[in-house]
Amino acid sequence: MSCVISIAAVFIRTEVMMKEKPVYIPVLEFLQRQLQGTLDETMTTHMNYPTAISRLLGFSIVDVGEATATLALDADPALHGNQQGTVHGGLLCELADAAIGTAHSTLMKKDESFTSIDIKTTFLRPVWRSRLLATARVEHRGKTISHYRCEIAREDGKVVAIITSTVLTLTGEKARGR
Ligand SMILES: CC(C)(COP(=O)(O)OP(=O)(O)OC[C@H]1O[C@@H](n2cnc3c(N)ncnc32)[C@H](O)[C@@H]1OP(=O)(O)O)[C@@H](O)C(=O)NCCC(=O)NCCSC(=O)Cc1ccccc1
Repeated sequence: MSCVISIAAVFIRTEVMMKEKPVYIPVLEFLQRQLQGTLDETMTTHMNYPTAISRLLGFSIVDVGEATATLALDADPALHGNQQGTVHGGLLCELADAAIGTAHSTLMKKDESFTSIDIKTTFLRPVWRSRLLATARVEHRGKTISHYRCEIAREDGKVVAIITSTVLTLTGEKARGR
């Protein structure tokens, strides 16, 4: 009797372990599945999405492809305002950085990571209450250094900021823990 129970227990445990075994998928597939709602709970990738900072600030990915991403934010001076009552420029810069980071992460192999090494934001128009779309695209894709451009548009379609950023791809030991 106890032998039957223990065989059954081993069978159930093995089944659970098999079900829970994480299946690695590339970052781009992970993000696309997350968007489409087809991400299985066993599927994993080597970067964290949604990122903690995006959750905190209310950014969401609305489109993603190879080296490109669009993030949305419902900007509101009541939440994101500066002393003048417009949306703070630093938030727009952060939104663009998140879009660029998402775009570049789609190129990362399992042993690779990346870090931004500069970012420049040009503010063209003020923002009050509006849904913003930040679209990032790679301009030049190097083995180690890549250059990105991002445009942020208001819901009236007008571009409010243009951002350029350089991103460094890290491999092997340099990618460990980051
Ligand atoms: C004003 C200027 C910088 C230069 O303009 P100019 O060369 O003279 O050019 P122009 O006059 O052609 O205007 C261009 C466009 O702008 C529009 N517009 C301008 N004024 C108004 C208005 N009053 N209301 C509505 N729209 C206005 C204007 O209609 C036009 O758009 P359109 O073609 O008609 O559709 C403009 O580019 C701008 O506002 N950029 C955004 C700057 C920004 O938001 N920065 C981030 C926040 S700062 C921050 O958070 C940092 C901080 C840190 C620490 C503490 C505190 C703060």
